[in-house]
Amino acid sequence: MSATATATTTPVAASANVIPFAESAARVSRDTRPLRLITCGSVDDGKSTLIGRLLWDTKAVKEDQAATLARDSGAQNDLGLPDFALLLDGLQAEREQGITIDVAYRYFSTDRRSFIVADTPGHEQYTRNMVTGASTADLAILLADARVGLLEQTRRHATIAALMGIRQFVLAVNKIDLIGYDKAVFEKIAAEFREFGLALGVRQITAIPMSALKGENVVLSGTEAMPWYEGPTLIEALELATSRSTQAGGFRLPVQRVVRPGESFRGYQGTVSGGAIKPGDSVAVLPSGTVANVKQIVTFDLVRNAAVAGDAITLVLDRQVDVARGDIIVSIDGQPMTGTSFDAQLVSLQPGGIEPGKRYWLKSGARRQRVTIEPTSQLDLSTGQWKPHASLLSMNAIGKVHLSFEEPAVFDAYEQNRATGAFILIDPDTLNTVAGGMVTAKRADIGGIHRGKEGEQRVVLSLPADLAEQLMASELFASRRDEADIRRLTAAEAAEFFSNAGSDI
Ligand SMILES: Nc1nc2c(ncn2[C@@H]2O[C@H](COP(=O)(O)OP(=O)(O)OP(=O)(O)O)[C@@H](O)[C@H]2O)c(=O)[nH]1
Repeated sequence: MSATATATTTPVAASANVIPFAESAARVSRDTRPLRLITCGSVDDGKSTLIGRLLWDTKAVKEDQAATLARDSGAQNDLGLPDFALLLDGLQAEREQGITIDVAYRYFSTDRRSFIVADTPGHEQYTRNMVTGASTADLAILLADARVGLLEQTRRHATIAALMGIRQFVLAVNKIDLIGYDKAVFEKIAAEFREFGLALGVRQITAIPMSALKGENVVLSGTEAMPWYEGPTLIEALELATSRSTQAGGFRLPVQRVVRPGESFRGYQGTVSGGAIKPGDSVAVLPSGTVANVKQIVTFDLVRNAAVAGDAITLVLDRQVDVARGDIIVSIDGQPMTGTSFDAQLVSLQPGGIEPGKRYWLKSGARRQRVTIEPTSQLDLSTGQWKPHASLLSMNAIGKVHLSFEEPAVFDAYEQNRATGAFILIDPDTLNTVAGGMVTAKRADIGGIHRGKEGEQRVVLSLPADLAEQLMASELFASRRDEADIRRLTAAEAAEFFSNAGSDI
């Protein structure tokens, strides 16, 4: 648990209608920060019904909505229950077309915690919305219809959620009422998903048998119908989950705007996307690597003595430095990766797919850079294995790729920072967003080895300083050390050097 969370050890007080699932859970320290979640799964698995149920049973539904629901759903289902999916109001189009068409955010809370849920559509062509919802979520509720088990679309959504950094999953085995509350079927689906989750590196999986329609094991207990199930209800699992902290890690300010209202004032505006800062702290401007100290932090009309992730600020530095929109101001300790070559994973979102070797625009925060993509493997959704793959990544494919930039780029690994680790790709011809991606690592820019001037025997390595340090320290290089000169450059200098070095590289 993060230091910012409020830890309590109060026993679970049985709030109205909620039955604690186990005494042991009562002793777990709780994270009381709001939890962001997404629901995903295939069409008709019951997502809308489940969210409707959550809102209804946690009393998030206002009286006027309740009246409308009772009127609209009148004879709509055989059990004589209201159609909870209709609670997802505002989605008139869904009711007309029979599909959910965008990401809708809902808010609900219990005595212990508040929740923000993104309802993302199940149709394959809306994977893009799923990516949007997943990028901010702490936990994914994955629905599976108990009658059909895990479908390819369910696996695809689980994979995207895992790629987007979600590490907590609830597998909601829904419509269990339609298979006579069969324990064996539930256990089979749960085991199959756990195995799939392991391949994705996800270990925190809570499988819950439920009937969203009847409200069993959602907020209210389902013990009467499923005495064999001893785990948590959905709401109990959600109350126990952890929110991710954006304040951990180094300070990051992607610069959205440079303001110069007068000669004496120059400020850099943006929203802090990681860490914290205070006046006097040393910062570096990337990709140039210029160092300065923070003189002032200004918000709207106040001068502040600190700023943390999520704050929109104007930063004033103690000296004139060259900062442009798209640069990132970072803490000196724990800097992001700077380089021209990165590994990433991406989800292709356009019918045309992603073409190897084609130049795209990559957009991350306020930065937009030219990039070429080289796919290296593609995920086989039926097995969870990566298959070597060197050609086009077609629509909805999930692939591992190399990114090559013409200018130095700055990223965190997505695991470390979702804002500075994520990007979208834009097709320069159509201006469509063709992929969403996450950076996983920097690739060594070892393209920087070249011969010195003619006649010189020694190898000159002109490398960004961090890489030069690593190389000097490595075993691999130890025996060759006196054959080479190492020049430590800033990443920008190194890139410039090599773009001028031409065919020597
Ligand atoms: N018997 C039973 N029916 C359910 C349950 N949950 C949902 N349903 C029914 O299944 C159908 C589909 O439910 P929805 O909530 O609309 O499914 P969805 O996944 O949101 O579908 P899309 O919005 O099209 O992606 C509806 O007729 C629901 O009443 C359940 O637990 N038991």
